[in-house]
Amino acid sequence: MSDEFAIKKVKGMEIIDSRGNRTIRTFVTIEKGISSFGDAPAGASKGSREALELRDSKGSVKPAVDAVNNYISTALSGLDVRRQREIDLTMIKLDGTENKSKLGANAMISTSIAIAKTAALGLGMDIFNYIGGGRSHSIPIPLLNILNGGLHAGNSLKIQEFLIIPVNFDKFSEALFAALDVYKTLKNLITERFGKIYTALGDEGGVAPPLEKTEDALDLVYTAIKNSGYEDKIFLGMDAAASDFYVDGEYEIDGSKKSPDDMIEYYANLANQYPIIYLEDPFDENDFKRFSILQSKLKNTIVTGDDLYTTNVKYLKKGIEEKSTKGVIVKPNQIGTLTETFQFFDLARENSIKTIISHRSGETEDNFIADLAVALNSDFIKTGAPARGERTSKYNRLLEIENNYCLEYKNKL
Ligand SMILES: O=C(O)[C@@H](CO)OP(=O)(O)O
Ligand SMILES: [Mg+2]
Repeated sequence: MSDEFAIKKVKGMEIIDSRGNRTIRTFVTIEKGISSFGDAPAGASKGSREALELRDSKGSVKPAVDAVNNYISTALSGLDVRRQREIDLTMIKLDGTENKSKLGANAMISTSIAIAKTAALGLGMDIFNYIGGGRSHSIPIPLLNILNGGLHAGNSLKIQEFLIIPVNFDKFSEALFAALDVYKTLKNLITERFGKIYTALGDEGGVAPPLEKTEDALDLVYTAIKNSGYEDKIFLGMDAAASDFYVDGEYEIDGSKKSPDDMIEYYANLANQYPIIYLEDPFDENDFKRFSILQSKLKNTIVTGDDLYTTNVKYLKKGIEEKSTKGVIVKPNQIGTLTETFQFFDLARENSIKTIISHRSGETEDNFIADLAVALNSDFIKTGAPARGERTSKYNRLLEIENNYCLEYKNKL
């Protein structure tokens, strides 16, 4: 009976992602004849401490595909697919490096996800149910990136993401559909102000109008929220991805150079003018201290670390000691296995830190992170604008889960 769940085959192949780059999809097949896959997403504004993806100089991920087909497949052959932890630890040992540079984090995370999905399918369970069991009871609040800047867009905005956060709703579907209204209102505002040509989209499906100053972008998004009638229900957030505009000890933003201390005032001033309840990576990824100064100053804002922690417990421990942030981004491909992702998530939870399961700017239509977020009762999920297939696949999966199960949608602030 248990042989049915033994891994028969692990096979990688190249596919394409939402930015038109190559990435890896890995299939796992068990003796029972059941098979599923996992895809590796890819970032543009990566943290320097992220686990390494294997890619050659021409952009091909064949080295990762080779790692799956030549090494991972042999090591995992015959193991019980339901033993996620044992399988992940086997891959970690086989890799043997600090940053997954031998097998590649892309080879490993696509395999790790495929293992979980195949096990769930083999057991006839929903993926979130398989991972979370009876403990899963809530749908995460989405952080929707509806206006793009930084490395994800062709405009001059330095802040990478302008997020809307539909907090005060009784159901996920109501929250999401309200966010759609705001997204459409924003597009109309841009058409009126700049002309239709400027409703072209950035990498995550948000609009990317020809703005230069942070305040102008916040103003536009806040106007869209107000014009849609959701001022008391939908709030604002930003992912600065500040390492990307930190040059020689200064931040180059809004046409001027600001010192790290100037930036504290800069954000405090914005939070005074707008209802900013979420602020990700406001400083360079090495400046744990200023994260904590800003967090203690902005009582009503969840300051969050993404590049700061790169889903790695080692750096989260430092952040906890220094009280750097009230929130953490959780990206499975930053660390390379689901088991390590769970460890990171648990450490955050034990310390009452808000969790945000997140996509990457380069995505595929794999909607695994929607199930992952529900499985773990994550507080939030960040998965782009409510448009374009690679983002809607996650939102649609969450709608499906809400429709089929009795899960709650709660204000997690
Ligand atoms: O900075 C981020 O949070 C992510 C996703 O939005 O961007 P990237 O995948 O390019 O690192
Ligand atoms: Mg980020």
